[in-house]
Formats: sequence, structure tokens, C-alpha cells
Amino acid sequence: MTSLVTSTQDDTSILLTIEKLSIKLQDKVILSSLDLRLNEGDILGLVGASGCGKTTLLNTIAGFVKVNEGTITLDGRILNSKLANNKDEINLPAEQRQVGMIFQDYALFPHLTVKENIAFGIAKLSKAKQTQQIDQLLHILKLTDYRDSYIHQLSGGQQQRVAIARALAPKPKLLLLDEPFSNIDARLRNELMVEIRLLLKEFKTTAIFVTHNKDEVFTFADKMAVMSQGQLLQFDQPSIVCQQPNSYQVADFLQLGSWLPCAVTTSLNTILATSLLGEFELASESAAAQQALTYLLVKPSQLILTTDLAENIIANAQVEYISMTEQGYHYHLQSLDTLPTDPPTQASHLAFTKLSLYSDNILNLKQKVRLDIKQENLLFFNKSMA
Ligand SMILES: Nc1ncnc2c1ncn2[C@@H]1O[C@H](COP(=O)(O)OP(=O)(O)OP(=O)(O)O)[C@@H](O)[C@H]1O
Repeated sequence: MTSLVTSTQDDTSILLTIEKLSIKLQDKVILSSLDLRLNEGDILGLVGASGCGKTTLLNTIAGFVKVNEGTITLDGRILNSKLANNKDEINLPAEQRQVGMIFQDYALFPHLTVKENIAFGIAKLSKAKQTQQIDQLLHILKLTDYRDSYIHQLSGGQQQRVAIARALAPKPKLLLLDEPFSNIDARLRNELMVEIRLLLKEFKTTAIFVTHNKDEVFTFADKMAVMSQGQLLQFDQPSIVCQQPNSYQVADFLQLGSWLPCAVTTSLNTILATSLLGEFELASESAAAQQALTYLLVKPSQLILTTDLAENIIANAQVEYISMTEQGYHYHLQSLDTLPTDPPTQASHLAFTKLSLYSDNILNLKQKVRLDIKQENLLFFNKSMA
């Protein structure tokens, strides 16, 4: 599998460079020739299916995992360097990396107070300097009143703030956060994310955070990386990744829409993608044009619904599932007459079962409707990886 990572980056301010990073744990490949570059001050949101290697990547940057091959450089300093078949190796100990890490469960010391927890990473500083730094962090993180409290006396959000203060106290060049918001009450989460983002920006801290929630990436991050099976599939601004996903896998993982199978045919000089909801023209140089079957990404906003079926408006789908959401009713629509079969037949391979539609219209289960697709910004993908 080749690396598909693309990014609109300016090389002048790169803080972190990861090149050809490979990690094996108990003979299983976890990260495979992974490349990543992160600009100074950027906050990166790392998403990907469970088990794809997100935590392993953070642990490796932090210095907790042995590198099988690859290089990690932070602000011009090599943290890891290991070439295949070469015994020479650089592996800087975790405490010398200037990398801070906040674990999902915060890993605070329960037998120490808030102040003592924060002091943990800056014990080498003079007492006066320690007090000055701790006081500043307590003030910024609104923890001054809890200075002498023990961890169990704090709420989840307060504990998270202590974890952040403890990680920021040694002034790391890079902060790693593993699912930092997963234990926080949904009502507080957004507020806390905005607050912590402002703090990281104030400290000009470069950060990578792992999340399962793409909405968190939009609130908290400047960049987004989508990971699958130990590699990065796409890396760019969150809005670009969501508007221009670079593969079926990225669009599918981020649930950017549903999939409409299309047969590819050539008629005269035109390459057409034919579906049960109409025909679309394909650019001859596109990857989709090279396949017999391709998939159109149908974003909910691209579906046009007609419920008043007159003689000349023929139904082509029916309602199979209904739920209520913040954006109105959510329907799954299935193609009419032609249903998927296993294995697919000539007639059934274009069938669709779960086109997602959000609408204020009240539809009934099994109601027949007419669906059309807005012919703008159409994105076709092949299921196999490039
Ligand atoms: N110490 C270990 N020994 C062997 N395999 C491991 C070890 N740690 C992790 N793995 C395996 O590495 C793979 C990646 O794990 P990792 O925790 O990095 O994934 P993740 O993307 O963070 O998953 P999640 O989103 O579920 O936290 C998994 O298949 C996991 O079983």
C-alpha cells in the first residue's frame, strides 16, 4: 500500500517530522512506513477505526515504544532514528524528548495534591521558579482554589485541567493527548475544548490529539489526519478532508454520505456512470472511469426528494428506516424492485439499500418516493485502495 498523504504545508515552520515509521508489536505490524509532518503551533486531530494504531503512534513519539524502522525529528532534534538492517540506532529516553502526554484516564497521582501533581515534571527548577509557574498555570486553568485539594476531590473536568497543567508545566515542544475529552460530560465538553484550544494557542503549543469524534476535530484542531491499518490516508485541514476526501475509505470512515453504485460505460466519446437514480458524466482521466463499477458519494444535501408522484414522476426508492435527529427526520431509502443479492447479479449490482436523507417532510415506512441527485461536486470512488 502506498502512502496517500497530501497536505497543504509550508515547509519553513515544520516542528515534527516522522519518516517511514514502522512498528511491530509481538510480530504484528502496527505502523507501516508512516510519514507525517506537523507545523509549529498546529493542533492535529488524529482519527481512525479502533485498533488502527493511533495510541501506538502517540506512545512512539513519547518514547514508550521501540521503533523497528524510521525517523522522528522534533524541532531539529532526532528522537528516533533506525534504519532497516543497521544496528546503529538513536532512541532518546522519554524524559529527554520535551514531549508531554495526557492519557485518557489522566494518570494523575491520587496521593498528591493538585499543586504537587503539577510540580512533578519541574522538580529540577528552583522552588521559587516552581511556585511561580504553578501559580500561573493554576490561574489560567481556573484551579487556584483547588491548589491543595487531592485528585479525588475534583470533578472530571477539573482533573483534566490538572492533567493539562501538569503536562504544560515543563513547557513541552509537543503535547500529545489521547482521547482527552472522552470522559467529560457532553454539556461541558464543547466549552472545555474551546478553553483548552485557546490555552494551547496562547502557549504556542503544538499538539496531537486522538479522538473518535470528527466534530471534536472541527472544534479543537487545525489539521486532521485519518489513519487506517497503521498508515495515514489523508492529512489536511478538517474542512478540506471533509469536502474533498481522497478515497472511499476516508469518506466512509468519516460518514460523509452514503454510496450509490454506478456502472461505467462508454458511449461515443462520453464516459457515463449509470445508476438507478440517473446518469452522470465522468472525466476520462478520473480513476472512476477506469473501473466497471464505481461509487458515487451521496451527501444528504445532494438528494432531491419528490413525494408527490404524478404520472410523469416515477418512484425510484422507498423508505426503509426512520429516526428523529437534530437535523429533522433521518430516512434510509432503498432502491425499488431491484434489491441487492449475494452474489450480485447483472440487475442487482446497482441496487442501493441505505441512502441517507434528512428532511422535515413526514414520510411513512415503505412509502415510495422519487429521488434525484444534484449534479454538482460529484465525487466518485473505487472501493479498492489506490
Ligand atoms: N503491547 C502490545 N502488544 C501487542 N499488540 C499491541 C500492543 N499494544 C497495542 N497492540 C495492538 O496494536 C494495534 C493498535 O493498537 P492502538 O491502541 O494503537 O490502536 P488505536 O487506534 O489507538 O485503537 P483505539 O481507538 O481502540 O484506542 C491493535 O491491534 C492492538 O491490539
